Amino acid sequence: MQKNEIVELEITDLSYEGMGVAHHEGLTVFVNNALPGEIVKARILKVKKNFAFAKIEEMVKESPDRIKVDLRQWVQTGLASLAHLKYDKQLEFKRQQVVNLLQKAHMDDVEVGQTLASPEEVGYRNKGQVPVRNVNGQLEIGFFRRHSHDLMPLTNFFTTDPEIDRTLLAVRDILRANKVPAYDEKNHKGEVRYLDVRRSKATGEIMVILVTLDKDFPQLAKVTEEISKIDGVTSVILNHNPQKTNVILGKKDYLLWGKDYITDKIGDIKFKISPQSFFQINSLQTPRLYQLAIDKAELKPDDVVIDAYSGIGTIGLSVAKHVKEVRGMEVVKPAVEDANNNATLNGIDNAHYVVGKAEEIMPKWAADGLKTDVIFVDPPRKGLTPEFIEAAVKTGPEKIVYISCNPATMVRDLEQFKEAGYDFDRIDPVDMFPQTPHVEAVSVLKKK
Ligand SMILES: C[S@@+](CC[C@H](N)C(=O)[O-])C[C@H]1O[C@@H](n2cnc3c(N)ncnc32)[C@H](O)[C@@H]1O
Repeated sequence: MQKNEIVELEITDLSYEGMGVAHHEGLTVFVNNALPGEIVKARILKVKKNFAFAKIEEMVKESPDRIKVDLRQWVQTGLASLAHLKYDKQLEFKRQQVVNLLQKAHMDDVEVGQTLASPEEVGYRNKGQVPVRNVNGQLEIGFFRRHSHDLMPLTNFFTTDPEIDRTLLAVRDILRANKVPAYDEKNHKGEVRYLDVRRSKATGEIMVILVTLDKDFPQLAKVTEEISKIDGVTSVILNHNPQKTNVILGKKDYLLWGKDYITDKIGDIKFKISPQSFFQINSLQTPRLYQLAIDKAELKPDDVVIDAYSGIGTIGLSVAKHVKEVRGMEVVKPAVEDANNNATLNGIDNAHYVVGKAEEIMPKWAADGLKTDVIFVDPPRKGLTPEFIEAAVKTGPEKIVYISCNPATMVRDLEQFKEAGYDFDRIDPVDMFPQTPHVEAVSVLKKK
């Protein structure tokens, strides 16, 4: 197989990134935007030792599960790489990801629930974080083509709240009118690198964050004033990112106008959210995810509960009124300040959050003799560490409720808990990210 060769391929599977998988001349071939059951003539783009990448040149046999997508950019970028697959099949794909991982780990006896569908299939994101670049001499916002930094201009971001799209376009027009230069990655010059817009569906409040190379630039005051007049905007923030890096946000935020937070609601609890605090991006599905986790925890009034990797305290504060005490930890300091303020804001006095790495705080609590009843963990994609798991077990919880955005690390960690005397018999996938291959899942471990 050689680069640029055209080969006929039968697609047999979808990769965890949502690419069509075929086998040809002993190699696994990943075909962009192809679906299982399809036969395609594909151009080979890259050949490695054991695998190759290809793109469709001609559709020979189309899958009945394929749907027509208005803008091919949605599928071509990482924005919505499963948008061409019928929604019920997306849900099946996500469930299958979990089934495959369990099979690999020889845990076929674990039941996997049907993926809980999202109430909104498009327009569900409460946050739009988009790159700003110069394309054909004009400042554009859009999304990078997959595996590249090649910006495809967009005016409709499909998975984000349409009110966020409207705000992004208004900011783009203000930047253009004031001749603010877009960031030029190659020469590390220009000004605006990303726009980050958050909106609460519950309160309508909008936060606009300009991610910039410099802390100040000549047009900043005028641009800020104009952005502050966009309908719904309640805060304008500058995030200073002077580094040559792919990391989107810099360390420092500066309030340019309005409030330095927006307020959102989950169920009947209010949350203040700072610019760098994590907040689940699918606002309508989040309470359903938490309810699933909380129901599984079967909480009792005298329970001591841990909310690990707590963000702004969304899980702990949702359960605080039903238990004796909640303790949480989180590595981002402003998120912890938000969590403690959010407790006060909601009249909760039995929940306390501290700043630190979960894998360091949990061993300290265990060494101090803390005894717990239920531990909620909601770690980032890399999952838990052995230090965390060992310390969590030492505090003797009856149940550990694991919420994960990466079932691969979740299954790895569940195995470790099993070795440490806990058992689980079920994983429930929850669709927090329709149109993308990302899978969220919940499982509960019980002391044997
Ligand atoms: C998936 S989010 C969950 C947040 C929260 N539970 C929620 O549902 O909104 C993971 C959180 O873990 C935090 N985090 C990342 N690494 C951490 C670590 N080593 N120790 C503690 N928190 C960490 C992140 O800042 C983020 O807020």
